[in-house]
Amino acid sequence: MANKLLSEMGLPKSIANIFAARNLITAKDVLSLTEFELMELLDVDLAVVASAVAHISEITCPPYQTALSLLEQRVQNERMAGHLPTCLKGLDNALCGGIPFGVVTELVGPAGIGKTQFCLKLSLLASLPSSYGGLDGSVIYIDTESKFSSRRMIEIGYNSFPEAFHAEGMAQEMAGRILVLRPTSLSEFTDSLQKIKVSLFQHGVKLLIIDSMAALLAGEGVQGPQRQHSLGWHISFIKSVAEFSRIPVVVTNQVRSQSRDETSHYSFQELSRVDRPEATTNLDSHLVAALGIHWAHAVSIRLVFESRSGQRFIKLAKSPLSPPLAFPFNITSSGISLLNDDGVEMPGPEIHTIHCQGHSSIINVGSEMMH
Ligand SMILES: Nc1ncnc2c1ncn2[C@@H]1O[C@H](COP(=O)(O)OP(=O)(O)OP(=O)(O)O)[C@@H](O)[C@H]1O
Repeated sequence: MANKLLSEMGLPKSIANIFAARNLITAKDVLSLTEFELMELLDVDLAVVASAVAHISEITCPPYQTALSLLEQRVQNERMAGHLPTCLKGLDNALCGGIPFGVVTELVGPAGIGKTQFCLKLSLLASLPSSYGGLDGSVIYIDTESKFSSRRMIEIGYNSFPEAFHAEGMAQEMAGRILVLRPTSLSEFTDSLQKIKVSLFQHGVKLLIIDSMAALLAGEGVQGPQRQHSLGWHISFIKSVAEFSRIPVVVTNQVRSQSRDETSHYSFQELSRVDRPEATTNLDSHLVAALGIHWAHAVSIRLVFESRSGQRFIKLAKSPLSPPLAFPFNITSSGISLLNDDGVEMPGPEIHTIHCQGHSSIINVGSEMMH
């Protein structure tokens, strides 16, 4: 502020020229002198000096704020730090409105359980015009496994929001707002992330989805804890993008089988039957979230997707506010829908375990993954 140039302050030309002639260039040069010193140096009378100093001070000092304007700003920030409703009533109630802005939400579960279906619906909701209850924004969808299907997304759109989708050109307009990136390696993913901070503002992005993180490392040939270590920068960056841009960031994560004696080892791939002969009968008996402890702590909300005796559930496994509830769901042409909105309260460690379809055995993502 003090280094602001006098020449850019809109002072009357006569006094601006005198300042320049006496080599007074910045606000600091003038405000460091007393009015008397300025009168002497500039050879002008007190009224001219006082008026110039008042003008320079006003421009240089940050404007004051009233208590009322601070209060209004706070209300505005809270509104902006809101939620993206999932349109699944029970889940939205439990999450106090939906997927929160400004934090990372993780969807974790076995392959084929419905994480991508959930992400497609969220993408639609973020891009839907506000008159239909959406956020009227763009979406950046980082699709690391080439699972994103625009055809499926449009199908969900037509069935979930028929009014909006039958409006002429709406389907095309919404599909045009969803920017799909398909990095094929960790370094391409790193590049995409670095470009995102700029794109967020250029494109009015209201939702960032990464589906999935773990898949990127699977092909890198890095082993065990090293894999998690090489993701350290990405994890911090993704968290900072959420905080800085105040948008919801949703990341999917698979669970994989793992033997009981290796609970500290987070693997991205199933151990082969040749490597672990005992796993042949117990292949999916012990699964862990693939990205490890550092990741677990970066996540504010975790939704566990699981299947028990053929019934799928979404479990609210981690949330600063919400009760530990499990919601049975199915997937139809209109995407994910809950079978009841009340959910089943699940106190204790059961909320953190992930049951696998067709398997009676369970996995436990561990107490360190809980909060
Ligand atoms: N048009 C549809 N109608 C009904 N169900 C569908 C439809 N399309 C997909 N599904 C369901 O969605 C499931 C796939 O879900 P999804 O692709 O979201 O899995 P995922 O959890 O993302 O798996 P991965 O970790 O492998 O990416 C299918 O098994 C099927 O049950």
